[in-house]
Amino acid sequence: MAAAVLGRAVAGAGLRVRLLRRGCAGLAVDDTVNGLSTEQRQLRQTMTKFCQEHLAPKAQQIDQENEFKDMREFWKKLGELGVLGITAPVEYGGSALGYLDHVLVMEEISRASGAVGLSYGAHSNLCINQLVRNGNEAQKEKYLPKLISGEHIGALAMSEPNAGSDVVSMKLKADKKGDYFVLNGSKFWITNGPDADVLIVYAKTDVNAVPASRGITAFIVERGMAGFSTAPKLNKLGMRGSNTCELIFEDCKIPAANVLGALSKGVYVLMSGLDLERLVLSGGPLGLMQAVLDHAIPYLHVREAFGQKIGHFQDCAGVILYSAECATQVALDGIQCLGGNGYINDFPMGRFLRDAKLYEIGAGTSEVRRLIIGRAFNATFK
Ligand SMILES: Cc1cc2nc3c(=O)[nH]c(=O)nc-3n(C[C@H](O)[C@H](O)[C@H](O)COP(=O)(O)OP(=O)(O)OC[C@H]3O[C@@H](n4cnc5c(N)ncnc54)[C@H](O)[C@@H]3O)c2cc1C
Repeated sequence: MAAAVLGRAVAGAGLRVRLLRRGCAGLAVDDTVNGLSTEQRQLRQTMTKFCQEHLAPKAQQIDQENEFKDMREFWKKLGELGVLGITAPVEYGGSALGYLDHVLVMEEISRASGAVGLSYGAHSNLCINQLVRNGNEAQKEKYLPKLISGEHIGALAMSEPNAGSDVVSMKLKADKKGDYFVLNGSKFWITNGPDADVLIVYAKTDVNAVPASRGITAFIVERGMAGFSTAPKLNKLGMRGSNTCELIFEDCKIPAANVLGALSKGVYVLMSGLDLERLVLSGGPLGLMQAVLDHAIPYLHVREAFGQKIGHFQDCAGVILYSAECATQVALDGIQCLGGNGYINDFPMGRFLRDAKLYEIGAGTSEVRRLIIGRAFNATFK
């Protein structure tokens, strides 16, 4: 459908292919302006080239099929590039680089595919970096090398159906039984949940602790541990192909050796990790914005209307089209009000957003309306 519309919108199939190809090449980013070091500029260039060649051409298909079939092979390639364990020490196979480097990689993967960028962030920061920061020697030796090489996929689980923003009200329970903890309950919205081999999971080891945040402990869970299972992946509005699901724990036995950090002090692991998660994931929206430019700017310099390239219009763009643009924003706010539920297609918020957007395009685009309003506005000054 989208292809058919684009096909009609431009002057022919050849032109359409050219536009798509140009969009995929990725515009050059001037990192001298951004103050990056020579090594960081090289890292950006390597990642741009790699992601635009190996990932961007698959991004539409990943979104449409809600599945990244080549995820495991792609992860191994990321491992060979050294970007999965980008902040991990060299002795475990890591690259021992900093968080700015991590943001750059997050940005370039997200620029090629927002969904794969999100899965990368969950793997490299939420899982690997938390193990690096909180794991003991035995845990790091056991889990890091395969996560860093891309042989294993990682995830982190703190949210529950009734504990999202108020995450410390989590209910997943962990009871000590000899050398094991027995976990009962569930986690929800877990990125990479359907694929992960190693998961960091927060649970309550002291349900009576006051305040509630004091009774949380972090655990390392492996796929295949008895009593651990995953529900089918969620049908999300976006980030399709970055698999998200519920994790289910039914008398799941986790060895005491898999406690990550101190017992009942998991809130420190969680909160300090969240700070760094916010920092690294900020590269995601940057990459998405860059992707919009990669596709929009070449288009504006090819597509013609009224006898000239449409990129040459826009002189009168100061007046906004109030109701159409408000409708889109209100729909976005509606998604935000529902939190994670606003992001899955069981609720109507995503449909409101997609429908509202049409009114910025149909019956004259926002740009053409601006042109008309601008002409009328200028006429009063003649
Ligand atoms: C695609 C996706 C991937 C995710 N991946 C992971 C993951 O890998 N691991 C993981 O643990 N979790 C993950 N999450 C869960 C995510 O962290 C939660 O969805 C998020 O914390 C919001 O929680 P909620 O959905 O329960 O919304 P709620 O907490 O129910 O929020 C609903 C609305 O109430 C507002 N609200 C709540 N409290 C306040 C307040 N005090 N002040 C003002 N407004 C407030 C919120 O801002 C929001 O607008 C993921 C979610 C999604 C959608």
